[in-house]
Amino acid sequence: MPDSALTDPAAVQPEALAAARAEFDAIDDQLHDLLMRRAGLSAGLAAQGMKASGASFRPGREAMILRRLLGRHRGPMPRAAIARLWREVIATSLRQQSAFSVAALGGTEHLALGHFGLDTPMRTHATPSRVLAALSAGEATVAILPSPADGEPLADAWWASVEAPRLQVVAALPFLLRAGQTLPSALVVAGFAADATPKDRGLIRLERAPNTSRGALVSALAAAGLPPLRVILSADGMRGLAEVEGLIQPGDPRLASLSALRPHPIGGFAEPSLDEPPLETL
Ligand SMILES: O=C(O)C(=O)C[C@]1(C(=O)O)C=C[C@@H](O)C=C1
Repeated sequence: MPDSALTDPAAVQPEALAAARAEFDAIDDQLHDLLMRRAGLSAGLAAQGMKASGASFRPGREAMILRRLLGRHRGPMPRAAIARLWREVIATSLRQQSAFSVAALGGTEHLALGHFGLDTPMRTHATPSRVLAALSAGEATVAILPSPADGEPLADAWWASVEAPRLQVVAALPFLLRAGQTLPSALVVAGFAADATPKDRGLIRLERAPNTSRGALVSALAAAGLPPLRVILSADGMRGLAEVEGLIQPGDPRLASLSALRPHPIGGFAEPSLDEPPLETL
């Protein structure tokens, strides 16, 4: 090789590029082999009947897969890209196992597709009650609704009337919160309970006597051993929603001392991950 080839980037580029492309191709083949193997494993579970009768969607297990991968992630690829790729892989796997479709409130489509995959059948509806009616009628496997917000009008406060435990919250979107985002943007409602993970949030609906302050609700919850991470109130002030650590079952003994507030668990979700910058960039 002439000396100039070592110093002139234009002269070495074709060989280096060809070598890199050969490596890209080899990596892509390996990735493709692994994706085909993963899809076969997923389809095999369904074929063995292990995913019958609505047992396909396991939001807690999905959260743990993403937590594990994000925890071991290193290097220049953004964590958001890892989360997006695996959401597509998992959602595709889920649809291989059984029919899966989404009823979403208009405006939440991007969150629904980002989580459940671009090819997931989705219908949007104009009001939360229509979304929940579509879920109840079996027109969709899950419903996507905006996260509850303090003081929202009753027509928007779907959580105040959701018929739990028949329908309950099972997941929160997006799983990877953007930098600066502290709360999920939407919640997923389904006709089954979420499976527990080591870090979950439970939602408890409360009925508030007219003169009970928000502070009194917080104190009552804390005294019951359920210190809330957040309490929101409906616009009429009559319903409250407490977010607490861990999934809460209807028979949880801690609810007994709150009976005056008619506590009603409405499900919960795996705590989302934060999109933190990588610790090291070596
Ligand atoms: O772990 C399971 O139960 C699976 O069926 C696998 C899998 C996946 O592809 O990762 C698919 C669907 C579930 O929602 C969770 C995970």
